[in-house]
Amino acid sequence: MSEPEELPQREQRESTKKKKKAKRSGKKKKEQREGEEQEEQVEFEQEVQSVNECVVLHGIFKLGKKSHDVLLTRTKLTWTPIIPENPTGETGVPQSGEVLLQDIFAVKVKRRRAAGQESGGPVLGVALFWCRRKGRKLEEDTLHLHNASSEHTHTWYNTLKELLTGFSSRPTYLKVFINPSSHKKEAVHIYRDHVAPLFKMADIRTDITVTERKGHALSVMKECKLDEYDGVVCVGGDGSVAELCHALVLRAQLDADSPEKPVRAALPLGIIPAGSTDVVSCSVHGVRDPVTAALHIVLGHLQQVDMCSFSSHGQLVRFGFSAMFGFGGRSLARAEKKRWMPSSRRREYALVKTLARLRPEDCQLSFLSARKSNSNLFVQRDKDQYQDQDPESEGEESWVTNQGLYLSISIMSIPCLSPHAPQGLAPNTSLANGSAALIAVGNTSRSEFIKHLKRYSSSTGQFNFSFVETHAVSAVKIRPCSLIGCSEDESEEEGDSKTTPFIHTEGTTFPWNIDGDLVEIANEVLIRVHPRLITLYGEEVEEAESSVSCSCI
Ligand SMILES: Nc1ncnc2c1ncn2[C@@H]1O[C@H](COP(=O)(O)OP(=O)(O)OP(=O)(O)O)[C@@H](O)[C@H]1O
Repeated sequence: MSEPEELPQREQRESTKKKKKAKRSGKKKKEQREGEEQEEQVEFEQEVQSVNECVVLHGIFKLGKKSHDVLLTRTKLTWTPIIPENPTGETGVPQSGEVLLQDIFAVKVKRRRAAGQESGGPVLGVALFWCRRKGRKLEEDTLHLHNASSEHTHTWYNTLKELLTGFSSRPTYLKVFINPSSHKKEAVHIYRDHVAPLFKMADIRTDITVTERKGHALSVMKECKLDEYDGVVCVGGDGSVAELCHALVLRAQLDADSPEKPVRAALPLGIIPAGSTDVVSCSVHGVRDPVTAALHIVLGHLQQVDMCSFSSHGQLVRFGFSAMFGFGGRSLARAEKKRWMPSSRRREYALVKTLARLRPEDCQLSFLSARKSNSNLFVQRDKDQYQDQDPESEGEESWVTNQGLYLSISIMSIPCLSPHAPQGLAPNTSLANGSAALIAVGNTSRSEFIKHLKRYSSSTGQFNFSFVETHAVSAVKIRPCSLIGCSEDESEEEGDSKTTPFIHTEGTTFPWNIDGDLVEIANEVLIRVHPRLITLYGEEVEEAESSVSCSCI
C-alpha cells in the first residue's frame, strides 16, 4: 500500500539528486572554463611578452671608451661590455645597463662637424635622449652609442624611431598659452629656457599665444581649430590653469551642443608651473618643476582628473577643481585688494588679517554623499561606465542638510598638493575617484582653528577636531543666510569669533575662492563633481616634495 506513495518521493529524491549532480557538474564545467580562460590569458600575455622581448636588433657600439654588446627589443635597450678573454681565466663583473623605450623621448644621428658647419659630416653613432626619475622629479639624460658605420647607425636610428612612434599618447603638435604676468613674470623665460628645447628635441611643433589679459586664453580656445592639436599647454599659475581647464570643458560642451551636461575635454592639458603655489601642477607632478612637467608632456603620460561645475541659480559660473567658502574666500578677497604687494607677502598679510577678524558664516550646507561603489572606483570600476553616471539621478531625499555657523567650507575634487601642504589640502580624495572631499569647519575659537590650519603642513591630524567634518561627496549646495545689518568689510573692529557671524545686507555678494580666483556670488552655489572630465599630462602622486614652510601662523 505504501509503495505508490513512496514512488513519487523516490522520483523526487532522484530528480533532486540529478539536479544537484547537474549543478555540480555545471559548476565544475564553469570552473574548468574559467581555468581554461585564465590559462589562455596567461599564455597570451606570455606570447605578448616574448614578442616584446624578442631581439629586434643586436649590434656593437662604444659607450664611453668601451665596446658593448647592445640589444634592442620592443620594450628596452640593454648593453653589456665586451670583456676580452683574460689569459688567467679571470673575468670581472660586466657593468651592463638598460633603458626602457617608454622613457626614451628622442633619437638623433650624431655626426662630426666643424665649427659653423650646419649639415653633413661623418657619422659617429646615435644619441638617445631619455628621462630618468630622481624622487618625483624627471630629469633628462643622454645615452651615446658610438659606431662609425653609417649603415649600422641608420638601421638603429630608423628602427628606434619606428618603435617610438608606437607610443600614441605622445604629442606632435601643441597649442601653448604663456601668461607673461604670472607670479614673478618669468613664464616666458621658463618656457624658452626649460621647455622649448625639450619640445624641439622630441620634434614637437608648437603654436604659441602669449596672453595679453584675463580671459584671452578662453576666447582663443573658443575659436581655434582644436583638431589640429594633440594637446594644450599652459605656462602660468593656478589662475591660468583654471582658465584653460574651464575653456577646454566649455569648448567640448559647445562642440557637442550639450548645453546642460558637461562633456569630457577633447584634448589633454599640460601644465608648466610658473605661478606662486601651482597646486594643480603639484597634484599631477609631485613637484613644481618645469622640466618634470615638460617631460610628462613629451612622454605622453596621461592622467584623467575629476572636475566640478560651480553654478548659481541654474547658471554655470565655471568649471574647476576646488572652491573655498568662508575663511578661504575672505582671505583671497583681502589679498586681491593688496595686488600691489608681492604675492607671498600679500597672501601672508591676508591670512593674518582674516584670522584676526575670524568670524563664522551662517549658512545652510547640503551634500550628496558619493556612492559607496564610487569611493573605490579607481581600482574597481570601468571608467566610461562611471562617466555616464548622473548625480541628478540621486533622489532629493539623499541630500543631507545642516544649518549652522561655519568658519570654512572647502570642496576639492583633487588632493590639492603643494609645497605648503605636501599631502594636500584634501588628502582624503584622489585625482580620479569620482568624488570630491567636503571639509566643513564649524565654529570654534581662533586658537583651535589655527591649530587645525597648522596641521596641514605636517599632514597629520588636521581633521581630528570635533568641529571639523569631512565627507566624500558627489554634490554640495551652500546657501548663505542673508541677514539684516551691515557687511563685514566696513566693520574693521574685531568681533567675538565664537558667536558673531558675518552679517549681510540684502544683495550682498559672498567671496568664493575658486581655484585661486576670487568669484563674488550673491546666491546659493551648487557644486557637482564630474568624474574624469579632463585629462592632464602627469600622474597620480601620493605626496608633493615640500620645500617651504609657512611662518605666518
Ligand atoms: N597678460 C596678462 N596680464 C594680466 N593678467 C593676465 C594676462 N594673461 C593672463 N592673465 C590672467 O592672470 C590671472 C592670474 O594668472 P596666474 O595664475 O598665471 O598667475 P599668478 O596669479 O601670479 O599665479 P598663482 O595663481 O599661482 O598665484 C589669470 O586669471 C589669467 O587669466
